[in-house]
This record gives sequence, C-alpha cells and structure tokens, in this order.
Amino acid sequence: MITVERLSKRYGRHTAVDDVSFRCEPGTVTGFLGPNGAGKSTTMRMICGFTPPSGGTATVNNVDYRQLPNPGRQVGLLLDAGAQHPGRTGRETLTLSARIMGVPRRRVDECLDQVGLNAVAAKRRVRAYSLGMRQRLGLAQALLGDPRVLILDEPANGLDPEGIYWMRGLLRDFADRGGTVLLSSHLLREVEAVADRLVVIGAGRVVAQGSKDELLAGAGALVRARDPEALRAALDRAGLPVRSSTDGGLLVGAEPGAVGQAAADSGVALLELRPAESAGLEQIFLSLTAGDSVREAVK
Ligand SMILES: Nc1ncnc2c1ncn2[C@@H]1O[C@H](COP(=O)(O)OP(=O)(O)OP(=O)(O)O)[C@@H](O)[C@H]1O
Repeated sequence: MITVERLSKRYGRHTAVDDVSFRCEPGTVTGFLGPNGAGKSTTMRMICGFTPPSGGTATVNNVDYRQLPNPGRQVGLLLDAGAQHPGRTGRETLTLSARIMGVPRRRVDECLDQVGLNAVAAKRRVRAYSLGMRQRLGLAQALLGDPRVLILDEPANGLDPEGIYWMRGLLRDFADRGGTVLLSSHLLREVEAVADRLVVIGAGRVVAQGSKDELLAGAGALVRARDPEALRAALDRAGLPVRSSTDGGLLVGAEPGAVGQAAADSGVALLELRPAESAGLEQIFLSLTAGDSVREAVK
C-alpha cells in the first residue's frame, strides 16, 4: 500500500507539487497521469525519499520509505531507466543489485527471462541498449527483490506497441496476485487499459481521481449538431451541464437520452450523439489539464 498525504514541493517560488493526496491499495494498478511537468516524477521521488517534501507525508506499507530496512525487497522502483551504469552488462547490473539486496543469484535469470531480455542482450553493455531495453532492464531490477509494491515512472517510454502490451500483462498479473502498482504516464491510452484507479495531476495539483469505472461513468454524453450554438442554448435551457467542447462537439454531464430529448424539444438537429465512455475520460484529461502537451498526450 502507498499512502500520500498532502504532499507539496516548492522550488523557490515555483510549486511543483501542491497538496497531493491519494492511496494505492494492494491488488490494484493506479495510473498516475498528467502532462509533462505536471509533478508526477517529483511526487514519486518524494514517496521514495529521494526528494525531501516541502510539506506532507508519504508511506509505503505504512512506513516512511527511508525507514525500510531493505527497501528493494518491499518496493520495486523504476524512476529513471537512463540512470543505469552504461559500462555494465545487463546481467552485471542485476547481479550487483541481487548481491546488495541479498537475493539468490537465480533471481537474476528469472527476472531477465520475465522481462524478455535474452542471453545475448544480457551480455551486452547497457550503453548499447535501446531505451526500450533499458526499460526492460529497469523493470527486471525493480522485480528482483520480489517486492509487493512497484513504483514506475513512465515505464512505457521507448517500448514498442508489443512491449507496451507485454508490460500491461506483467503489471496486471502482479496486481492480481495482490501487489500494489503505481505507474505514471503522460499518455492516457497507455494506462487506461491496465489501471483500476486513476490519479490525474495538472500543474502540481490533483484534478481528478477515482476508479476508472467511476471516472468513465461520470463521462456523460458526446453530442454534435450542425448548429453548435443552438445546441448549447438547448442544453442550457434544459439545465444540462456542458463540461467542455471539442471541434464543434459538446461533452455533456448527462445521459444521452436526456441530451437527445433536450435537442428535440428545441428542434435542434443532431449529427452525433453517443455515451462519452473513453472519450469522456479523454475529455476529463483534456479539459482538466488543458494545454498543448495534453492534446498530444491523448493521441
Ligand atoms: N530539481 C528541480 N529544481 C527546480 N524545478 C524542478 C526540479 N525538479 C522538477 N522541477 C519542476 O517541477 C515541475 C514538475 O516536474 P516533474 O518532473 O515532477 O513533472 P512530471 O509530471 O514528472 O513531468 P515529466 O514527465 O516531464 O518529468 C516542473 O515544472 C519542473 O520544471
């Protein structure tokens, strides 16, 4: 379990993380979503004690991470895949970590196997690894101590679509066996398929959180009309909340039936009307963390 309570981080006058609270329960994958610079890495580094918070607390399994006697046996971390020693081979990297953590050598082979790094790859120096291979090695390192908690910062960066699919399966399986997973991404699609819960952060603040199903259920309807202004007026008249708009379409916080009725009552012809579903989550992400980098993020 990971518990984050009112964490804040200020760098001079800039607030990178502002009063962030959430919990990650055993048996779940929590997607930590936000555009670049939103404060995800800083929050994760504070959870692991690498960055001192300006305020608030974080615990892993009810203990301050820095107080864990052998943290790698309880928490698997992948915070920066680029930080691995470039001159070591993949196998040397894991063997050294295994020795430090006091885990049996056989775990090295098990983990290499688990992340799909074959014998040839394991013998190559890390400097020759692609980013995707570094991510796999980082994940192997995180899994080495057989922890119950995984904290992974943008683990899908550099993975190809097959690699992303594979990683989803691995994380789902880890959580289904009772593990706790916190994984960050700036790409909604990457976490949508695997996460049970989502914490969405924008400009250092949590802007939405809840189970994925809750967030989807609250998504409402997407509606489009030839005359968007007449449609908006009809929805206003019916008292239905318009949450946001996209290229002529409106996201409405109501069931499609109510939206269709409101349009019909005002004689507005519709071009499209459907439950928002995942598009709704996309809209939450877009509207709550508005900015150009977010538009790129939902592609
Ligand atoms: N050591 C630091 N000194 C000053 N500002 C920092 C430092 N680390 C992070 N920041 C700032 O804090 C904010 C949050 O950064 P952070 O890296 O946590 O965001 P992020 O959501 O992880 O984004 P990214 O995916 O781009 O890393 C940014 O504005 C960043 O410039």
